[in-house]
Amino acid sequence: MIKRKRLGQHFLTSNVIAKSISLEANITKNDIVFEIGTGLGILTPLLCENAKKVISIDADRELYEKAKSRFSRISNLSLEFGDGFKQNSVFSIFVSNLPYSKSKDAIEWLANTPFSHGVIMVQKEFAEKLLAKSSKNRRSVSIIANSAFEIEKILDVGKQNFSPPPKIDSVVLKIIKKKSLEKDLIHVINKMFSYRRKTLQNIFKQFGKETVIEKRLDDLSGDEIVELAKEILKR
Ligand SMILES: C[S@@+](CC[C@H](N)C(=O)[O-])C[C@H]1O[C@@H](n2cnc3c(N)ncnc32)[C@H](O)[C@@H]1O
Repeated sequence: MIKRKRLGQHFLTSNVIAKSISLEANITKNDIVFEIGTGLGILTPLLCENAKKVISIDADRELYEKAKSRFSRISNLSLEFGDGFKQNSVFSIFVSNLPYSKSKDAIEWLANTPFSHGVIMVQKEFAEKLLAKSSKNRRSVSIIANSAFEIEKILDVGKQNFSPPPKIDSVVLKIIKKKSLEKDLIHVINKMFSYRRKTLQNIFKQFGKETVIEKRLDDLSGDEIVELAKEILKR
């Protein structure tokens, strides 16, 4: 039970939704697909249908072993055991029904990793942060995600489509990589948001830097915030 919670193990039970996710991923014979969280494997064989290769990893050894015996005949599937966010696999498409507690880490990791596009399932509240239009509802992860990806909402997924059901509904998002963000830049954006209520003059001071800008983060567009973060890093 503890492991289940820690690893965010709510398994998708709807084959229809799994099929939609795999179709949305637009996989071709040139693609290497990386899936974090094999789970019980509802998505994995679907991803293999059109891919050159699928690498699917789970941090739960039991699930990894089960998938190994269940999918032993799929020749373009490489199953791995471990932490997917610590892998250096090269891939073109990312697909994951993300463990919820890892959503922010996953976005930061993806923002820093080269790939073409992906389909991810996240908790509804987290999706709302990524898709937030008003600056009040933005978080640092919204700025990081929108700078790195085009984000499109694909599907609402009710909690009844999982076993065991989570407390909150989910959303499937398509993310198309626009550019990669350096880890240092991500760190500075996060730190700037920890001083969110301060003026930029004061935020710059926290980094030992100076600016004449008196606005606050909520007065700026995402692009402007990223540019200021770059300025902080530069000087
Ligand atoms: C929400 S479940 C999704 C499982 C399956 N893809 C599905 O749709 O039913 C998340 C899965 O990610 C695995 N997991 C959690 N943290 C992980 C990590 N850091 N690296 C790899 N897998 C992880 C869990 O063990 C679990 O199987």
